Amino acid sequence: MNEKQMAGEKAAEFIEDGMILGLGTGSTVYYMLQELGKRVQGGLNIHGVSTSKATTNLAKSLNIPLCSINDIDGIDLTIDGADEVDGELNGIKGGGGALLYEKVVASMSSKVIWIVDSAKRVDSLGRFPLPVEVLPFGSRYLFRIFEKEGLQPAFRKKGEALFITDSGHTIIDLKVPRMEDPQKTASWLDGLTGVIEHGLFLNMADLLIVGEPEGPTVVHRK
Ligand SMILES: O=C[C@H](O)[C@H](O)[C@H](O)COP(=O)(O)O
Repeated sequence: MNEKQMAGEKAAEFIEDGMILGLGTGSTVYYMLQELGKRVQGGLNIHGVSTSKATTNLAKSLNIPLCSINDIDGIDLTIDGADEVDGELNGIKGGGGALLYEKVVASMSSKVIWIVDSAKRVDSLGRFPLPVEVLPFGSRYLFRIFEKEGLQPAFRKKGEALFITDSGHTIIDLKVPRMEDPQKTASWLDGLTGVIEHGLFLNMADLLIVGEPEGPTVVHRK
């Protein structure tokens, strides 16, 4: 079994009957959804809140019941992937472009579990390019600011065209190697007009499940 599958299937064990579940996005979440689909078929009663069009389509194909985020007051548990995770369970997300909805769903959740393969664990964040979701209007100006800061910005592309998120924004990926103070970087980005959201997810994950050659490891936030 591959590491992503191992982590995804282990996370499904944390799902209980009656839960409102945040459903993350990506190739690791794919495996969790397969497992969840089987349990729903077996009688498990849950409602999912999707974080992307891709997850909505997959959940529907597996007959996983979905509800609208604006019809609920909170989410019991969210299971999502991550692009890299440090020892404090801070991470970078958004490699698939779903960071905005993922962060909204995570912030409404009583518990957040991330599922990753072992290659995603890092000592300090910054190896993975940091996605910044921006308003297309004025995005060139933001691009210049990032350039001046030496962050090697790149507009994310889909083929020849700009990548457009589910909420109609564009993404600028930044290189922030050896990020010394992720909170400082996050606060700086939060303060820039035109930045809709960024992929630094700090103090959000409660549990990390890592697929490893000898089996899944469960890591709790300190
Ligand atoms: O925008 C995408 C999400 O943040 C994903 O959860 C993240 O990119 C990890 O995806 P994967 O499990 O495919 O590596």
